[in-house]
Amino acid sequence: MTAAVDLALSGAGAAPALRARGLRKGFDGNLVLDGVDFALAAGEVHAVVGSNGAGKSTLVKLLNGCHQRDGGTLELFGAAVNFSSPRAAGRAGIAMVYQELSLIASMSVAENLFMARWPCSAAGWLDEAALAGAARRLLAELGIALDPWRCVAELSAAEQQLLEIAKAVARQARVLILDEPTAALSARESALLFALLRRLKGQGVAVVYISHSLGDVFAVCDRVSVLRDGRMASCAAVAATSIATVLAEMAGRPPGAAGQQRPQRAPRPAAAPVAAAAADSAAGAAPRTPLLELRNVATAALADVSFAVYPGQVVGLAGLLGSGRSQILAAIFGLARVESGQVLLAGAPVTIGTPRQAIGLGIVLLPEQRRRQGLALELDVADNVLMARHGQARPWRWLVPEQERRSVAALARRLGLRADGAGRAVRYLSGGNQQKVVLAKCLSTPARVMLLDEPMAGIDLQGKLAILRIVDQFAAEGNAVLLVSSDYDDIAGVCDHTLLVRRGRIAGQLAAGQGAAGILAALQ
Ligand SMILES: Nc1ncnc2c1ncn2[C@@H]1O[C@H](COP(=O)(O)OP(=O)(O)OP(=O)(O)O)[C@@H](O)[C@H]1O
Repeated sequence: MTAAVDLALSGAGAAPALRARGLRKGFDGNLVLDGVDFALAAGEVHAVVGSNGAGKSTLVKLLNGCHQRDGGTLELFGAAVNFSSPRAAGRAGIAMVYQELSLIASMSVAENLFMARWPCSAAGWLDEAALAGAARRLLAELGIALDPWRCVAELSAAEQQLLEIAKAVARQARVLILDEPTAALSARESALLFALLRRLKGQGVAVVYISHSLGDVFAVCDRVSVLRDGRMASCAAVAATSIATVLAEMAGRPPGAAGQQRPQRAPRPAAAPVAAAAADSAAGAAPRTPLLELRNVATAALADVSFAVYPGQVVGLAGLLGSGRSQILAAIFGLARVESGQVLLAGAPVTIGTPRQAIGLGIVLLPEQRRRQGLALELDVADNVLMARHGQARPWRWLVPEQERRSVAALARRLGLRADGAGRAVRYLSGGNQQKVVLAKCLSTPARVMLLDEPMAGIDLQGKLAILRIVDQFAAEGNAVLLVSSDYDDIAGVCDHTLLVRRGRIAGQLAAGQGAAGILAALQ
């Protein structure tokens, strides 16, 4: 870190809100953080970036008392501190907002804001007027437009994220640690979060911002620290660096080196069904059948959903949170009951009542909640991946375990999966690497239809580029992909066309080439 940057942001003479020096942490003899320095000024939003497994979560877990450090020092506003637990750090004013939020869905906004510290009347009853008043004041101060009595279950993911941050502020947090706060938010929803962060900065709150989205980092952060292999590779003011420089520092390569560019979409057959049919009949071939087709499908959350995906196509599903995008995948994968309408595979109607049936028919789903839904945490990478493959009733494959293990290793390399130490339980992998294991499971089955729900969330740039290439290649082999993503750049970059989903219905379709801006405009 340069002294000039450090001083300019801290204010001459003022102690930083948080300062770590020489932090060291290892697990089972494996050094994960090695002499890390980090300083956070009051009123600063400071990004911590790095590839999957670089040590970001471990660093912030040392800052908030979740892990105990093996070496180094920590100061809060100039005073040496040691936190034995996140609760102890919370009492000192450090709050961490995880991706899995901690709100109670059945309670109101106000009740969640002041959880277990509700104002009571002299008789010991909840003082609802005082609670609502305090909630209104705090929300107004933070510029959050939420009714204090709305039930949390009704809030969008973005509103829940804002509420979670407001809850930390209500507990007098002076240091906020945010873990991938925009991972599930669209660009419009992220803008609400950025507005809140700017307001908090103005109030002197210091924010640590972990993210894989450098666009977000450059939109809202003051400084960016890059962790690489457990060491602090650089720290710079955002205004004095560039995305290319940060990417190069993350990878430990010179700026502009190969392997950091978004892949170009390879030309695929049949971008549009009509064109395909015309081309087929002109060539004298029988008209081709969609690999996946939905005809007037209705479920508890969907109405009259119809579309077709042809072999070789990647089709995007874009919509705001709660629009029903994931519900469409759920209906196809047997997670939601199809009440009327038809699902057809290669032209034949199918009834899919369970995920097992879907997998048996060659459909695979990468779920949004993949850490919870997709992994056997005590097994290693190879066992997790092979388990998915042998669910396919192909027992002869057991005869070549060594070959299989090699193929898993090749898949892991393709995804840039870092699982240091063979035979390690996936429980101990970083979040992004766990997600790559779930994707490897999907890819190792002989599926022809791949349903992907937010596959890039929590994945570093190299992993993201690898996924885009894999999706492209999977489609080019004559398979079909449905892609749900809140990152419209990803959708625009890899999809042949995009279906717009609104209130459980298909509200329109956009041809390729509209770009992220086109998708956003169509959704508004
Ligand atoms: N409890 C643990 N036991 C053993 N190893 C661990 C543990 N927690 C983390 N690690 C290891 O520490 C390294 C850094 O992991 P960490 O989660 O800090 O990375 P990260 O930068 O946050 O990654 P991601 O972007 O994927 O979330 C990884 O190799 C991980 O496997």
